[in-house]
Amino acid sequence: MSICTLWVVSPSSEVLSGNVFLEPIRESYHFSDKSLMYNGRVKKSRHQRRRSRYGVGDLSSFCLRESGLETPGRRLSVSSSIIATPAGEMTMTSEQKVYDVVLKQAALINRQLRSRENLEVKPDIILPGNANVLNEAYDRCREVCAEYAKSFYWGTQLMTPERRLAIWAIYVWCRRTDELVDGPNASHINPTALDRWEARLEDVFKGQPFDMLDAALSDTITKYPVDIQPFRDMIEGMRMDLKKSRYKNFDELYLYCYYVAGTVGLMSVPVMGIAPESKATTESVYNAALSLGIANQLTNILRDVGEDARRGRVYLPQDELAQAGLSDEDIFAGKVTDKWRIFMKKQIKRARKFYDDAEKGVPELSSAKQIACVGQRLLFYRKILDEIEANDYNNFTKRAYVNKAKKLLAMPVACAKSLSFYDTQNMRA
Ligand SMILES: CC(C)=CCC/C(C)=C/CC/C(C)=C/CC/C(C)=C/[C@@H]1[C@@H](COP(=O)(O)OP(=O)(O)O)[C@]1(C)CC/C=C(\C)CC/C=C(\C)CCC=C(C)C
Repeated sequence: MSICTLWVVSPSSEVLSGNVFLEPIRESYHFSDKSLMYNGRVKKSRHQRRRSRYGVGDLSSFCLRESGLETPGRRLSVSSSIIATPAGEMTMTSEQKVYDVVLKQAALINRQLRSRENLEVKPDIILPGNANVLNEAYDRCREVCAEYAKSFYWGTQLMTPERRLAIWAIYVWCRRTDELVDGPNASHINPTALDRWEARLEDVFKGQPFDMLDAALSDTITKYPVDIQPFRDMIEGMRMDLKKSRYKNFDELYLYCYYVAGTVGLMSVPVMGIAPESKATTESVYNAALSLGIANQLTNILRDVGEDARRGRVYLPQDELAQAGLSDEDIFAGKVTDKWRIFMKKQIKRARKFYDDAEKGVPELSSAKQIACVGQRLLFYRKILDEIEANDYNNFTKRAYVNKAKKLLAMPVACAKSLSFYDTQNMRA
């Protein structure tokens, strides 16, 4: 069995102690000496087990304000709106706030993404001391993916080699970020540590990576028009997680889902690329990617209700629980009742809506390979919802998962679906 090491922040390491944190990359090649090492599998992170949001159209309708980015007639309707607080102040819903990020991301890369030259491989960043360090850095990222996210790793084998490297580098950064609040050192992580991690992120984007894994990301951002905002937002999600274990309503949960998972979609699109012949607006593709992240996160939340409850956490909208005649106590009691089934059906329906939204964007990706990779992720993850139903909504003591046999059986469907996505794209071209 391959032994893979995933560096995470230990109490004594750089994120928690400013001076070590600022060490230059050359010294940090040996990061594993002073960092915590894991052999074998890491426990499932908390972030892989929570979150949610409404599908487009579920909230009161809202006409997207003029952004100048939309193709006439293809404007996306954003379901959330400006709402009034009890004090009568007008405030933006989370969905609108997030959609503003989507528009900004789309505007930033609109030109680059569609122009071939910008996606061509640019010179690698030059690192002091060791010309081969980048190869090694990407190889470490590959190892981490292969070890910690097996089916995702196999999915990335469907991508082009350059894009695969970039996705691995992004994956590793996300995983390390997640580990800060979910790993064995989570109890030592405080907002200051997250501020340091963010400062380190800024350095990565300035081309001053701290260690090899960061170096892979620094290199990736020289090759693809990846913006820093979704990365910052993911760290914001970790901050939120430090202070919050209840979500008043779906609006709050939606923001959390965006931070910890929707951001992944926004980070991935610039690497995956949009087909030059795609007629879809860039923001609609970003929106689909965001939806996939949110759908995945919702699925994790629904799958892990029992596990989260045992840690005192409830990632379900409190107002919807109350409407269903349920409360935290019912979650802690962990009994599958009719009220629970009705509540769960509604939550699953919402999650599926996000998958539907995500599916619309898949054919717009740059090639059959990218489409196949995302198509596989979408199908496998969506199947977890079917498993929750098959377990009669017992997500208190049963963990819904799609076993290898089912994944293998679903493979031809995933491929056929991806091909049909691809055909749609070609027919349009
Ligand atoms: C090709 C592809 C799927 C790329 C995404 C790769 C990537 C950067 C993944 C990062 C995952 C990660 C470690 C995030 C940290 C926060 C977190 C833990 C979020 C949850 C992920 C759990 O995934 P995982 O597979 O590790 O979980 P399980 O082992 O199954 O429990 C999240 C649920 C977020 C995942 C979100 C995505 C994968 C979004 C993917 C969106 C795209 C690739 C965009 C696709 C484009 C269109 C147009 C639809």
